Amino acid sequence: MTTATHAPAGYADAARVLDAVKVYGRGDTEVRALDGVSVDFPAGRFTAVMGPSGSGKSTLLHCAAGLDTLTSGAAFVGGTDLSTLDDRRLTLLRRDRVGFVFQAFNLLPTLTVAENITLPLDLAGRTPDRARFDRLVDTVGLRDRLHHRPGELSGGQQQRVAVARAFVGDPDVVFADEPTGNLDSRSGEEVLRLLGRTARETGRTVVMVTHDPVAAAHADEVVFLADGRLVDRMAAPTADRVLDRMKAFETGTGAKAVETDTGAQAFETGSGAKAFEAGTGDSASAGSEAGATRGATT
Ligand SMILES: Nc1ncnc2c1ncn2[C@@H]1O[C@H](COP(=O)(O)OP(=O)(O)OP(=O)(O)O)[C@@H](O)[C@H]1O
Repeated sequence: MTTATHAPAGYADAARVLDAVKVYGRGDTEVRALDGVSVDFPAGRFTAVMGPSGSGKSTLLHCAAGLDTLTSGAAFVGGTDLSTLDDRRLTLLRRDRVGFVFQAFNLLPTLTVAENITLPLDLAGRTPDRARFDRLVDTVGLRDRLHHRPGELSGGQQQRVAVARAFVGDPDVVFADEPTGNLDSRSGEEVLRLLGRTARETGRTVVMVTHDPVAAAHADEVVFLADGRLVDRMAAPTADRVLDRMKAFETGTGAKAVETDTGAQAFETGSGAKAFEAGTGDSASAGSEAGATRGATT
């Protein structure tokens, strides 16, 4: 196992899954999305999850983050076995110990940039640490946009707000599902650098699902899934090496992977939005109320 650089609460892994099995549907329509995956996400590291379309990447991320439950096996955030938590405690864990960045930025349009960033803390009734907030705002380069609303920002700027929001509560782990999927390559590159830099500067852990070898090359390590199984890990990845590894998958399943790609994108957008609701849990409506209140006072 890899040695952790920043272990939360004495655990070397910020998150991990053990013998994870996830089965969707039954009988003829049964899909085994995860087929016995064990993988650790070391604390303080940036890990990318790659694999062909349909290999189980998003399912792994959602189950590891407590957005979905496993059919069997276990998922841990730090030392907490998620299966031991009831819905309320799971919602609290997601709110207090996990950050999320999705392909769709999921910002609240009525809130300013500053309010969107501090939303998870506001919902938790926590006061933002001013110095930490300031550091994050400077890291993501949004100081001159703090009083703007998301609709006044570019896609890249909106995703930078989402990155700041994910880190503001000092979570054990930030899960990112295709965070650059809606961005042009330049904005995507900025967001990836930012994810890596923020993870390093805050000592936090990032787990990112991506289709893109260039994106994966920003991570400290890449884990590869195929057919719901962990098939490889690559430390210090480069885009070329990741691409070569992916080509090996395509040799076996190339046509199928290309064919299913568009449908999978549509699926992902839907699950991203659902996951965000689940991520904020009962707080989504509170968020709207907060927005309405603030909107009235600004
Ligand atoms: N809610 C669901 N109901 C039924 N099947 C599902 C559901 N979610 C995912 N699946 C199936 O589980 C398998 C793994 O899906 P998943 O989205 O995790 O793969 P992925 O590697 O993230 O794919 P992509 O790269 O195309 O986004 C796929 O066959 C998918 O169709």
